[in-house]
Amino acid sequence: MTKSVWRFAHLVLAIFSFLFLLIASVTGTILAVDAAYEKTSAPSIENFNQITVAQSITGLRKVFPEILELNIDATNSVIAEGFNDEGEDFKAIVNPVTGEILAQPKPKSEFIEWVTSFHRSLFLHETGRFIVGFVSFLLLLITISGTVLIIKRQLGIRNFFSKVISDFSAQYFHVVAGRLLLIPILIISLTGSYLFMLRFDVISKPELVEISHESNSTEEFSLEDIPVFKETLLSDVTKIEFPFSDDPEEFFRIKLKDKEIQVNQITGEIVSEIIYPKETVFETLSLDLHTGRTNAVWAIILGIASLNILVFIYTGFVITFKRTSVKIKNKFKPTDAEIVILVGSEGGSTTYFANRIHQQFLNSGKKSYFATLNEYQQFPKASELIVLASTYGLGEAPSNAGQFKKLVAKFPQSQNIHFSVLGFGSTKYADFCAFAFEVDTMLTQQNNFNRKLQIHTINKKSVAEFVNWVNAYNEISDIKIENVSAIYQMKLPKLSKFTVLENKKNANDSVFQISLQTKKKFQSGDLLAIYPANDAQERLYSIAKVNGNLQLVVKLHEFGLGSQFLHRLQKNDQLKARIITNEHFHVPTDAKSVIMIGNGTGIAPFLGMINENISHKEMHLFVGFRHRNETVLGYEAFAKSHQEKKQLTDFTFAFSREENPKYVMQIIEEQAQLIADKLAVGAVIMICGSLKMQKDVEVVLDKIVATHNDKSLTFYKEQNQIKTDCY
Ligand SMILES: Cc1cc2nc3c(=O)[nH]c(=O)nc-3n(C[C@H](O)[C@H](O)[C@H](O)COP(=O)(O)O)c2cc1C
Repeated sequence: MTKSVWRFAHLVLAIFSFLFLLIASVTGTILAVDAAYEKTSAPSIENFNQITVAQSITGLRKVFPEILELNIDATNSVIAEGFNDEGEDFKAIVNPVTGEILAQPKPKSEFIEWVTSFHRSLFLHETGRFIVGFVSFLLLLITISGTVLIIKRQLGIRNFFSKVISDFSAQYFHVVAGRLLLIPILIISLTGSYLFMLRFDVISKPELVEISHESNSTEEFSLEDIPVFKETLLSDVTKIEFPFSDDPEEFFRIKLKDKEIQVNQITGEIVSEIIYPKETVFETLSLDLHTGRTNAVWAIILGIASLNILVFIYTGFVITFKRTSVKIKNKFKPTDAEIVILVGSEGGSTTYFANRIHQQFLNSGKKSYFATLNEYQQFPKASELIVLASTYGLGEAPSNAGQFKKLVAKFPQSQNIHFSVLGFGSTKYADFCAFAFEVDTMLTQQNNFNRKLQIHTINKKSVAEFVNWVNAYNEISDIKIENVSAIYQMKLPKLSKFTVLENKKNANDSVFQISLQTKKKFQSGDLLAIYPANDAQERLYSIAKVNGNLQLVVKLHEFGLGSQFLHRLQKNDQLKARIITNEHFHVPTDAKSVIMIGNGTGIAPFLGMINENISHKEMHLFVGFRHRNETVLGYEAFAKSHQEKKQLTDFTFAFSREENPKYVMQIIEEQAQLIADKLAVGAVIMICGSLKMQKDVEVVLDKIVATHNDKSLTFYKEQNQIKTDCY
């Protein structure tokens, strides 16, 4: 059976039984503690295991001539019953040799009675007993499937107890505790199932047969000399019934663990015998093992194991949640897709990263299709394939990617496809990202497949390494992926409340400006993530801090979910969102001068940076717009007033749809000398706006620094003097 089938069985069983297991493990823990307490608090008798029946019977008869019955319970307490000298009933825990009364037998407390009843039958009588018994059986199956999963995970039974390498704490505890408590849990479930099967006649106990022995001895023995009494240890006995009178027809009846015997009190002969069937012996053994009543240490182990079932339930569900939290959703058919993202993942984290890219492609209008590697097929319109694959076992495929090799051979693609492979793994394993390398090599060998990017590897889901890949991808791709690490953090974001202070719209302009109030700390250049569809899909906006409030400049798009949502907001409305710290786009405190370049709504963070520039840092602002409309006139007024306050050194706006059309690149060319000089003395250039503008501006900047400073733009990028936030 493959691992995924075992895992599925393990999960389904756990889901079906989890509520009952929860009850059974809580009550079981209480009962185990009670059993350990009973066992340790029972009066102890010196050398109990060496006392013979002969010693006990004669000793007790001396003190209690009218003793009728002796019971030895699971804690080895000896309870004598009969009549005392005054002819009254008595019942007491006694020393089995001296007859000293040690204590009065105490009934179980009401609470323990209640817990026992709940544990055994959920207060549902026979139905409850059936359910509990059946759940015991399910627990047995869960334990078996769990053991198989551990063996598979540890790559063989020989490594069962080798070090566990794990991805996150819930997984680690699940595996480590599973290994440690395997035996006790197996015993709990096995004995519980056995008792259940006996009770409901799945296993039937044979009728007891009494075998009578011929009596032919005339020899008489005193009690202490009867051979069978001398040979039998009290610790093997559960009950002794004394004869009522001296009549030779009245016998001693002794129940042992494996049989019952009747003994003639005069001749000492065994008159009859009932040998218990093995089912009864196993039943007692099962009860002892299941309850821990005979051994305090075992009772404590059972308690720990029982309590741990709760831990298993919790960690098991955390693991499952992680694995399944990302649902693969598609808007386009595989046959229509331009970009295909295929994932190989076992624990779900690689799927999470893949989904993040998929959503961004969809948001930027690309026909992206997202599937597992096992769903590889014909993609007749695809021009790009991105594979994100984790590695398991000895460099093997995760369970949703095992068929990939076969499928690649089965479905040749007839058009050109550019591929990139991203491997997820852990350097703790010798075969680091081996499966991803295999996929990469395999794709290289396929007809019509061209490499877009060298394979990248990600160790232990490192977001920073993932962002490195994003940056490398963005360098050579027309479509851009967000490179802000906070977007890829797997923890579910905590949202905060924001109140709308103002939503400034202009009748003949699709750009609007929103001010929000928040208690959260932030800086200009950070991002605001909003959730317009109330699901996990977020939209990001660059933010400015203006007079302590958060300000967004947004362009309304006809089909833009995010911009439509923001456009509808009115004064005093509240929305849930989160701030993503975007450190790489903050104004560096040590930079003496800043050159801000942008287009359209890309001006947003700059407005905040200028407004916050109370230290009068040298700041130059170059922005391109289409029209010199009311909104832009507002920016102009803002820029002028801040120039007067010395918070802005100078500014130039370019208009592409007015008379003498101009793009921002042209202003940059005109300012070549200033830019080159400032860069040479450590200025920082910040670019915000469209990706197309970023690309064009970078070409111009590259030329400028090559001509004036004899350097490449990459040089300044490496010095962290070029900061971008484009979309
Ligand atoms: C049982 C097990 C075996 C693994 N074997 C390898 C391996 O051979 N090579 C490797 O690079 N990573 C190995 N890893 C690490 C995973 O590939 C890595 O944690 C990956 O990020 C998991 O991605 P997923 O959550 O999408 O499955 C293993 C992890 C586990 C839990």
